[in-house]
Amino acid sequence: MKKDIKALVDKGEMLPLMEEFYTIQGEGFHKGTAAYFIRVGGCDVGCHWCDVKESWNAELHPPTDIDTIVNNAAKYSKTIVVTGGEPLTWNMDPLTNALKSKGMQLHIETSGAYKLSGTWDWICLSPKKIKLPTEEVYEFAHELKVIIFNKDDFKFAEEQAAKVNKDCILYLQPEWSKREKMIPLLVDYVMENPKWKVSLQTHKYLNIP
Ligand SMILES: C[S@@+](CC[C@H](N)C(=O)[O-])C[C@H]1O[C@@H](n2cnc3c(N)ncnc32)[C@H](O)[C@@H]1O
Ligand SMILES: Nc1nc2[nH]cc(C(=O)O)c2c(=O)[nH]1
Ligand code: SF4
Ligand SMILES: [Mg+2]
Repeated sequence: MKKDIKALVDKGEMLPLMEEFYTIQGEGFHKGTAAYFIRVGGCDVGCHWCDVKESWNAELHPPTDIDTIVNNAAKYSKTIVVTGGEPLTWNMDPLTNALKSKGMQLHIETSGAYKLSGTWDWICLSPKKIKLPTEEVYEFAHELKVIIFNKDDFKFAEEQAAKVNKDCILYLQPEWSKREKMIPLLVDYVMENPKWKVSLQTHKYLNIP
């Protein structure tokens, strides 16, 4: 990457853009709501079951200026979901300032593994054992969405639930490839521990992005 472009990416004034698409939020509290997704490349958390591994290498995604991203988004929706990759790899302040100036509702999907930046109306925190969230993000998360790949993940979910703020809504979401095995366990767990709710990746059942 050229030096001048790298400098802009480092400041968050350009971002490696993997894809943008208008769809229905499939997961968590806002599932069923139409939203424009901005998927930013770059993640070094390394979840072995990640469903967008193509996002990991930021070098493969073109550095794109914030104005281009914002003008595209504005054509589609007032509700924007910023995801990745791990969006907090980058400084989200320039992007969210520009989107906010157009009056958009801004949601983020994050592992919380890096410093919280940006201004958000909704923070979905999906913590990962291999790179835990920063202490700060627990206080600001609106929903906690823990992925259940195996039985040990219920224990991890409880540890994470103990750290979030009292208003945070708690979700367990089956890891997609293990859904047949884990959904029955997850259903029993939620009935026994009703502070939790079930989240499914409904977009995958709907065959939409
Ligand atoms: C691809 S990640 C991108 C945002 C951020 N890096 C994160 O992990 O929150 C978006 C959401 O999909 C979830 N996810 C990724 N792969 C999944 C899978 N195989 N099954 C279920 N959920 C998955 C993540 O936990 C996260 O909540
Ligand atoms: N429809 C739809 N809903 C989603 N919610 C979170 C997603 C993500 O990959 O961050 C996602 C996604 O990729 N598609
Ligand atoms: S943190 Fe998110 S994008 Fe990164 S590997 Fe894990 S699920 Fe994938
Ligand atoms: Mg997804």
